[in-house]
Order: sequence, then structure tokens, then C-alpha cells
Amino acid sequence: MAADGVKLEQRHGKSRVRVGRIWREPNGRHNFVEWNVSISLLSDCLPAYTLADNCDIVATDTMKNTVYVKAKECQQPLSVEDFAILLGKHFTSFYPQVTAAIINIVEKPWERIHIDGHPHEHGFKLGSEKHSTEVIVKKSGGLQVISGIEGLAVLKTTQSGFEGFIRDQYTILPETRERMFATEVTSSWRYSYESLASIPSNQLYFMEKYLDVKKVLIDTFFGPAKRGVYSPSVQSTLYDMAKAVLARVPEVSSIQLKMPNIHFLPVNLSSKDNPVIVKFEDDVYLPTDEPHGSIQASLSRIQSKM
Ligand SMILES: O=c1[nH]c(=O)c2[nH]c(=O)[nH]c2[nH]1
Repeated sequence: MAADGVKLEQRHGKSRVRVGRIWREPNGRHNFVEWNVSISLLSDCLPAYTLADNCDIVATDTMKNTVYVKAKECQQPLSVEDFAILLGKHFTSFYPQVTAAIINIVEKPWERIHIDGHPHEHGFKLGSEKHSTEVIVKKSGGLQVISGIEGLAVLKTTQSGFEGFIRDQYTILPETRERMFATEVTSSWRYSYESLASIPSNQLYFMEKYLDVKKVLIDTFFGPAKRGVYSPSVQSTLYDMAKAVLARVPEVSSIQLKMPNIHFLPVNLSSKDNPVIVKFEDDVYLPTDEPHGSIQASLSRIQSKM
């Protein structure tokens, strides 16, 4: 809104609403999720800012309560994407003031435990990487769905190198065709669906797509089990991973990847008396997390409306 010579852009919401949900099957098997939900509403509530009049405000406390009500109402396990869409639909259809809802959810990676090879009915342990989503629902029925993976830590002990980079008076890094490659992949990808009506109705759809994308990322990073695949740089591998996702998952219109280069430094130890206490022979490393290289890129299909 422009008034009084100023321009106001606003949104309000509730962040980090934590919810756990069990679905108990008649056969004794339990399904469990733990979600961290953030809600942000775009709404016509300018009097709250300009006139101290809250008559058009959806209280953020109400938004928080809505998460628990909707979690209760869901009778079947569902993906973070589907829960986010459901919340977005509620806020944009129930409140005349709300023009769009932006819902972010991160799922805690609870995985069913196996005891002596048998899936436990109600036991879970914490895994590593997290499934996340950002969904934007508009009152018009317009939609944007982004899915993501956070903290996918991967490492390979060879088939990585870095050569041919700029050498100047400050460069000391030797060129190499033999090094470790460790990273923690954070990725988000956007689906091409643009309306609520076009979303596949299959309950497991987004879960399956998440697993598909994760598999493509992992397969491309590592290469075949026997000899792997050579990585000439983090940049090149990141690009191959992003391209493979676009090639193999047609519903994805764009993908962003962040891949820090987590360094394992060669260990060479010497003293004045003993010039070679430990000689590095591609075997003993000093793992570090600070500093680390930070490499990120996004790739879109040319026709995509990113
Ligand atoms: O794969 C790499 N990309 C870089 O940009 C870079 N820079 C660096 O010091 N080491 C590496 N490795």
C-alpha cells in the first residue's frame, strides 16, 4: 500500500510450530511424523499497521492452533507437501482477508527401527537428512510447490580432483587428481504444477518424488558401485547432479543445490630433529569444517517460469 508518501509491504505468521502425529493402524502398526511448521500470511490487514486496528488480523496464535486442528483431522499419513497444501488451502479459503499463504515445513527424520531384521511396530530412530517443503497457495487457486532435502552428508575417499584453476602470487593449493570429496547437500526443487487443481491426487506422490530426487542426487554423486565416477570439481559434480534431476524427474522445473566443500587436509608432520614423522600418502587426514568452500547453483528448464 502506498500512503503518506511511504510504501508498506507486510506479512505475518507463526514460525516453528512443532507438531508430532501418530496414526495407529488396526493391526498394531504405528506411523509417526514430527514436523516444524512455519506459516506466513499475505493479507489485507493494513489498519493494524496504520490505524492500530486489529479487526482484520488472523492472530498468529490461531495459526498455531490450526496446525494442531488440521493434524488431528488428517486421518492418514501424508507428506509435508500435502500437509502444507492443506494448511494453505485453509488459510486462503477461510479468511476473506488472506490473499496468499506461504507454508514451510521441515520433517524430523524419524525412521522405523528394525529389530533382528523385522520392522518395529512403534519404534523409531533419528536418521540424518531432512525432508522439507515450501508451498505458496493463492486465493485464486494458484500454487507453487518446492520440496527440499537438508543435511545429506556424503563423502567419497577417491575419484575426486581439482586442477587447472587460476594460479597467482597467493595460490598455494597444489593441483591434484586424488583427494577426498565430502559435502553436505542442501537442495530445493520446484515442481511445475501451478494450480491446486493440477496436483496429483495420489497420497504418496510427493513422498515418491522426494525419494526419486534423493536417489538421483546420490547415484550421480557417487557413480557406479565398482569404480565410481571422477569428479573434476565440486562445481562439475553439482552441475551433473542438478542436470540428472531435471533429466529424470520431468515434473521438476528447477533445482537449487548447495554443496559446501568440506575439507580433509593432508597430514604431514615433521620436527627439527625428525623431518618426516608422518608423510602424507593419501592416507591420514585432518578433517575440518571451518573454513569450508561454499558452492551453490540453480538450474532451470528454459521454458520454466522461475
Ligand atoms: O572443487 C573445488 N572447487 C573449488 O572452487 C575449489 N577451490 C579450492 O580451493 N578447492 C576447490 N575445489
